[in-house]
Amino acid sequence: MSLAEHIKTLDRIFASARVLPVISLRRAEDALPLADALEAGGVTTLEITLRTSSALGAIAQLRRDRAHLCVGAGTILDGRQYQLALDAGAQFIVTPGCTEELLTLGLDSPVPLLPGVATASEILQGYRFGYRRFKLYPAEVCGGIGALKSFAGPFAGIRFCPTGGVARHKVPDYLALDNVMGVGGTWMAPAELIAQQDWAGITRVCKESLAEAAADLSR
Ligand SMILES: O=C(O)C(=O)C[C@H](O)[C@H](O)COP(=O)(O)O
Repeated sequence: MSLAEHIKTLDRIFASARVLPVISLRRAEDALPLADALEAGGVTTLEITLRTSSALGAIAQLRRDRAHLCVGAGTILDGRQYQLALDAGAQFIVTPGCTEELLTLGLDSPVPLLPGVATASEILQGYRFGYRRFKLYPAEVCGGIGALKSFAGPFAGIRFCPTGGVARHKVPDYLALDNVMGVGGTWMAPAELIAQQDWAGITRVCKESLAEAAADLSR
């Protein structure tokens, strides 16, 4: 698939998922109930980070047993993890930063890569390869809303998914920016609620977050 097709796919994903839950899953058995809780809250796209040993199995299980969901893999650090995520069935790949290795793999990838950037120079590194969609990471630390407003000048046509340290109450302000396609974060599936298997609590947080995001769109 070409980068142009990847951009279209990412735009389609984020058009229907303005908020992207970033999930760190400790227990493999939590994958299905967590996904069901997210879905009951209106979330059908999620990113599972390869920070835990359960991640790849969870991606594979969700692709098999919840095939209607859109499941991406996050915290991909190198080519080996990229391939493992593809083998597990990940439908998009997210990286916290960009290296030549990852950017090259994304060119010839069956699913889109959303490379992480934190600076103008990193955006240009990806731009040279043809990338036009990026994760801004760690969003709050690298300038947040102010940085995104500044990037809108020189980088017309480039859109971001800010992630990292974004507090829930700030999400509508991020979504109000034209160069923000979506916002990612752990707030919709907080580690404490997963640890307590508080699935109803996660459903409630998702419903509230989606309502806040939708209210922003109608502003
Ligand atoms: O390493 C990666 O590729 C990641 O996926 C990092 C996560 O996107 C952020 O850590 C989000 O977490 P919060 O800051 O709790 O919302």
